Amino acid sequence: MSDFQNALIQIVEPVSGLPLAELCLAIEVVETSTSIDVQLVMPFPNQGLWQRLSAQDQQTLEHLAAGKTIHFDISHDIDAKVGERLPSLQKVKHIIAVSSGKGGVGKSTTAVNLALALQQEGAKVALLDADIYGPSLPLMLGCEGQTPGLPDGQKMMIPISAHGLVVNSVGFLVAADTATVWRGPMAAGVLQQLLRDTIWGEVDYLVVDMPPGTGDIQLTLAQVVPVSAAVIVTTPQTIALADAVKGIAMYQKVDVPVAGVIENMSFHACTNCGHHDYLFGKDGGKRIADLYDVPLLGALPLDRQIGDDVDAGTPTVVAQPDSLLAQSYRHAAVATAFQLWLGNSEQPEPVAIDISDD
Ligand SMILES: Nc1ncnc2c1ncn2[C@@H]1O[C@H](COP(=O)(O)OP(=O)(O)OP(=O)(O)O)[C@@H](O)[C@H]1O
Repeated sequence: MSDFQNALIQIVEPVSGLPLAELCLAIEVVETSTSIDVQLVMPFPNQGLWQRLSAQDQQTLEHLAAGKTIHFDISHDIDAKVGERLPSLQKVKHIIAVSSGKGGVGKSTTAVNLALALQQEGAKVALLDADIYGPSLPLMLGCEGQTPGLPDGQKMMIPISAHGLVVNSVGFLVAADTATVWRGPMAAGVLQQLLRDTIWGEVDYLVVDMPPGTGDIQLTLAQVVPVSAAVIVTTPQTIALADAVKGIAMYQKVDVPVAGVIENMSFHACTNCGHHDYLFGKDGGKRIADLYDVPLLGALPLDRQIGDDVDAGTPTVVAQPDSLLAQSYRHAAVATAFQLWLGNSEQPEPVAIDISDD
């Protein structure tokens, strides 16, 4: 094994904290006189791995490559499926419920950016707007006014395609003021229908934007949707944190694992000097995560760009893919995917390393 190959397998994947030798399902390195092609098969999508490596790790590999071009080709193989309960979900590997105890904390904004970030990491992603009383995904994804296709004589809907995501929402089906008068069981029925009667197809992650709160409707929905894990979105204010606690407790009650917490509007970075102002308190999300022994998956700033981008129908990870904000969403997306893998796998498979020299 060359020094390059030896260094490569010892590199610690930054999101999981595990060395590539432990994490990867397969590593193949093909060295020619001018290039080194590294092919990694990972148990979750991770196409931004090279950008996330520390400068030191990148320099070490570049130094050992001795002038050869390094090329990373990262694919993933997720060994999971939601279950047989609904035929429409048979090819869906994971369902992620994005939830918040309190309204207005940025749950939908986080859900769309998280879904798009998973897609940018290489996953096939669908998005279901379960926020029956206040569907906002059509607006946030710039596809308001569209209607899912309904082939003649069929009852299965062809979902909307937006920024590469497969999307369905009650917002595509009824006028905005119709849903607000539905009673709880009716709302839950509509959600079941969206899940059951949409052609979701082959999908790694179906991200569900849940309604805010932890009342009966949310509890029913958490039971109806075959959720792999929930992601709790909160802001750092005490009131939001108290509600986030209720959200975690609700999922625990229905035996849905909580993948972790995302703190939104965590801080504000001064546009002049970059100083971080913790307007709503510091480390609230982390304290809740620690309390329930779940990870803090990410912390997103209060940033006008985030709000402007979703208002314009092109969320930040698509509008500004190279920005620090997009990187933060992608980090949170990979951290979520890693937690789903951890929850699904008893023990990491030993890596198969295939090294070939031309
Ligand atoms: N990090 C952020 N920085 C700036 N603005 C944000 C951020 N996150 C969300 N927003 C803005 O805050 C408002 C509420 O966001 P969003 O609709 O995502 O919240 P929500 O929790 O899903 O609300 P609801 O409870 O109504 O479903 C939106 O105008 C959105 O653009």
